[in-house]
Amino acid sequence: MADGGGEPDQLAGERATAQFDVDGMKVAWAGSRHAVEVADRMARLVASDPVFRKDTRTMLSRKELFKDTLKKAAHAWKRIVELRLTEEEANLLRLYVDQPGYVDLHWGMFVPAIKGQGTEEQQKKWLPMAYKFQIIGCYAQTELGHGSNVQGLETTATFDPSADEFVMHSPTLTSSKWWPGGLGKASTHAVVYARLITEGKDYGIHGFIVQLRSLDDHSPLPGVTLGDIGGKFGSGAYNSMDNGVLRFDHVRIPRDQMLMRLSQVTREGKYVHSDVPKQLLYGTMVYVRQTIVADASKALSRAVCIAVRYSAIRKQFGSQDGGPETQVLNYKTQQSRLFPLLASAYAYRFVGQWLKWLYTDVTQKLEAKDYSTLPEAHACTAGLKSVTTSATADAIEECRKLCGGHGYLNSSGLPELFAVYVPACTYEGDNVQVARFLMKTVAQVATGKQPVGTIAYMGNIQHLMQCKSAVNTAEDWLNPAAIKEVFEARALRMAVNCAQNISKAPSQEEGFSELSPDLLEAAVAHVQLIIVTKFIEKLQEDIPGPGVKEQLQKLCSIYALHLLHKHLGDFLSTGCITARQGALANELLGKLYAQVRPNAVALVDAFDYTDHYLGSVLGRYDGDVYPALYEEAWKDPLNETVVPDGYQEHLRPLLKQQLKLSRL
Ligand SMILES: CCCCCCCC/C=C\CCCCCCCCCCCCCC(=O)SCCNC(=O)CCNC(=O)[C@H](O)C(C)(C)COP(=O)(O)OP(=O)(O)OC[C@H]1O[C@@H](n2cnc3c(N)ncnc32)[C@H](O)[C@@H]1OP(=O)(O)O
Ligand SMILES: Cc1cc2nc3c(=O)[nH]c(=O)nc-3n(C[C@H](O)[C@H](O)[C@H](O)COP(=O)(O)OP(=O)(O)OC[C@H]3O[C@@H](n4cnc5c(N)ncnc54)[C@H](O)[C@@H]3O)c2cc1C
Repeated sequence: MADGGGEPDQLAGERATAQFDVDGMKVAWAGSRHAVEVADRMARLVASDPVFRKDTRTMLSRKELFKDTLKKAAHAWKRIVELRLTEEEANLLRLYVDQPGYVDLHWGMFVPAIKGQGTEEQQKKWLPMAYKFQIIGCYAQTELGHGSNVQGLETTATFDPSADEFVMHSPTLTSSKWWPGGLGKASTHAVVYARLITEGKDYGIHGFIVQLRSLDDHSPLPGVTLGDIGGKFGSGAYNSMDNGVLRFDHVRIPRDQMLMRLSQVTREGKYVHSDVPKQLLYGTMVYVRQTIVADASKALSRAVCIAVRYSAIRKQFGSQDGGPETQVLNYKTQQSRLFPLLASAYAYRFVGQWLKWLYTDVTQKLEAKDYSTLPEAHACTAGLKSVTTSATADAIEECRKLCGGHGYLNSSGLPELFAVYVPACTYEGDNVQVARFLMKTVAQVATGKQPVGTIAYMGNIQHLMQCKSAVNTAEDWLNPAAIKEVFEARALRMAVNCAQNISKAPSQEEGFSELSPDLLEAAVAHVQLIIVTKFIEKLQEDIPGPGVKEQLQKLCSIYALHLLHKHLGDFLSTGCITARQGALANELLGKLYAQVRPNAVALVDAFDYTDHYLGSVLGRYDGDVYPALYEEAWKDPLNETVVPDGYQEHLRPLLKQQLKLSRL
């Protein structure tokens, strides 16, 4: 036992109470036995390599942090090449290095943009260089004046037929590219989104591959102004990324650097649009949004892992007669705040796995020129991205609060995790673009069209508009069909209400604008239904391992019922449930929390995170929290000297002056 009441054995005791096979749960979480093995191997590879240390990251200056990121990225690449890692392994290695940097945008957006929007010839030319890191690319879309409204971008790409070139130009201050990750200092190239102008006509936004820096000495090419946009929220965190500013002063690029899969400009300057839908211009965003949903479960599970383990260690109050105090995890309030987040981590993990499948399926269909599932993929990725990121950001902050004062220390890992995560709510858009898709579906259902995929439930309109939940006891809520029915009815009724109200407006656009808060709520209800449904569907699979499925069933019920409790107003006002049924759901939640309690630590162990990746003294696997906290404090630069710098100039004179005054 550690000095001062810390009890590392506490977690061993917690692990002994688990009622399921943790290895089986690791497989369910990771997706397969193979995925567990690869993740484990990559996590350990990173944790054992001193170059990937990150424990002093929050104490580094911006310049030191950026240099450290360059070092880590180069070292990671060296290891990837030396060990001949597969793409799956390399991506996991990138994940466990756990430091945002230019490689994220290079692999996550630059390469996918060329793959999705480049012709075969363009892919052949550019991808091999990108794959070997002979060039580094970023995704330069957002400008100082416009982010969400991509059609409002101002950068121009004017075709000059006399030279067979495009002239890239930033006509105004607000047209400066602003935010792209990797642009500020690292990238040599960018996919730049600009207004295509040819034969005097503006054809709107298109993508262009533009070289920005010399491949010899990394200096900006003539006419290109480049820099970092400045420090960002929090210490460490996203400051490792060189989000940048870029201006063009009539920079010329060859015509064949326009990404021409969707549309082309001929040698003569004719604009030709192919049969590929123009929405594919936004395809890179669909790709990256599905990775962002997968990342939500990782960030959330990290925070929950820290909060659950620490809550099992931390003791406060509980004994009137000087006996042992109570683990804070035993408090019902702690459970009711923490266990829904634990359940959400699993829910997002499974919906993320499904979304990856959906994306792969859509991509295969697109290759076969079947564009029918694109709108649904767009709606699902945009909607899930928006809902899971904002819930995860809130959840990380909640986990920080659940760790009390120590959660506020950088060494808890939670402040940095929050700061690094929170921009995910903003980048790739914070609007739930699914609302327009829902309104279209409602209109189509009215004409008798049968919707498919995640909106198939809307075809059951006759039943869902009138059904009343049959739940009569708290345990009735354990039935997935009962849960699904009320979530479907709520989502459909909210969407239909919006559609009816829009139809009363003077115009559809005015209706949309006026009702946008309601549309947002309807969209959130639809997205929550998708998450609940995908969790329920996961439980219909064969899930091996004693007790694993049972635990997941409990977590699925907790996920759905805590949403029902939180959004009770929606369920009541749409008449899907009665107040009594709402109370029964809450009653069941309390029982489920008690059942999860003995399994809580094992359920976070199943995430299989190394201490390195968690980066938290509170979330240590061995639970030896207090000595680690104590030791960590001494590493702070303030403790390098016993008497602080500044004492002679500022403290001593003050103290002496006060002493003199008191003697007067
Ligand atoms: C160390 C070495 C490692 C080696 C590793 C090797 C392997 C690595 C492998 C993988 C690594 C992966 C790494 C991933 C890391 C990811 C990190 C991410 C970091 C952060 C990135 C952040 C980047 C950005 O932020 S980029 C900028 C994003 N910008 C936005 O999101 C803008 C948001 N705005 C919108 O989305 C707009 O609403 C808009 C653009 C859609 C609006 O445009 P509009 O006005 O033209 O559109 P409408 O709303 O009118 O819609 C028209 C029409 O189009 C449909 N639509 C809209 N969007 C889409 C879409 N995306 N797809 C399909 N269809 C779309 C819409 O529904 C309308 O349809 P209609 O039928 O109604 O006409
Ligand atoms: C850390 C980080 C990394 C980024 N990386 C990149 C990158 O690599 N490449 C790149 O091109 N960009 C990048 N971005 C930019 C990012 O994509 C944009 O910030 C994002 O799309 C939001 O746009 P905005 O900043 O213009 O916000 P705004 O659109 O100005 O949003 C401000 C507010 O207005 C609201 N709003 C906007 N439009 C509407 C509407 N139609 N209806 C209702 N409300 C609305 C928003 O919801 C928000 O509340 C990054 C941003 C961040 C923070």
